[in-house]
Amino acid sequence: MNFIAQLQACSHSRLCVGLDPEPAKLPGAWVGDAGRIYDFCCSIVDATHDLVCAFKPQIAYFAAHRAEEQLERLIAHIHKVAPGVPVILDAKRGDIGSTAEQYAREAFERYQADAVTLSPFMGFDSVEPYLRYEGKGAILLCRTSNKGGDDWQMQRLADVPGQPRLFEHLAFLAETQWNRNGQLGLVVGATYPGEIARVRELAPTLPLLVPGVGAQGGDAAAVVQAAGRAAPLVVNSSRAILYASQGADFAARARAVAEATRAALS
Ligand SMILES: O=c1ccn([C@@H]2O[C@H](COP(=O)(O)O)[C@@H](O)[C@H]2O)c(=O)[nH]1
Repeated sequence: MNFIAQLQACSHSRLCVGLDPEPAKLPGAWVGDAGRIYDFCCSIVDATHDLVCAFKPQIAYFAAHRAEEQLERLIAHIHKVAPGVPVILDAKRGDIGSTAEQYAREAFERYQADAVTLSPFMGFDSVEPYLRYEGKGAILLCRTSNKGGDDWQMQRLADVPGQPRLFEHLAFLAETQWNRNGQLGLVVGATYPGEIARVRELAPTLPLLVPGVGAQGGDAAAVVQAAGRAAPLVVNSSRAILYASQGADFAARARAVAEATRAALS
């Protein structure tokens, strides 16, 4: 099943568990041991996979610790234990076409991800190579959850009719001429529910990946209200779930937080 169909088929949850493993925060005897990243993430996956609509490993947490091979095995594990649950590789890639071809190959062939996050800053020809992978998703940063997103994303484009803000223009392009094969989605931070509603107006059919509930303080109910229920909504929480406990009960506590977050998003 392709990425968008997988999301559309998920009626029981809007929760995406983010897999951002930091060796210093691993539980018990695993603390500080980058060789245990796979074991830790698999424990979280096994404890939560029936509660989620997606998993989102952030590649930096693996690459920084020379754990890319553990990431490959982790994604294979997710596909095995939760075959209907898509994996969104959070890589935020963005480069010229020839390099983008290699990044796309990395995401979809090496890691076997179902979707990848991209920075659209370099324009459509930096996105297009990912769209050659039939059925795979490409999720573009639109209105990010951090304060610094204001520096670019809230600026108005004087040369475009109506002088939209940059994030608004990107949402329009992604809904229309850029979405050639129906593979695009958008990232909009939970910390900006007003902008989630605006993106939903401009891009009513696109899946939204919404990071920022949990550790960043975004309000789950406000996110659901702003996004509406028509198109897929994938709300990510990473640290609040992963590090609910550093004790022997870490997987059970992660599950409890995931259950509460899923309920808040229903
Ligand atoms: O605008 C964005 C885009 C991506 N992220 C990523 O989501 C998670 C959030 O982690 P929490 O621990 O739940 O805060 C992380 O991987 C970020 O790189 C984002 O936060 N905001």
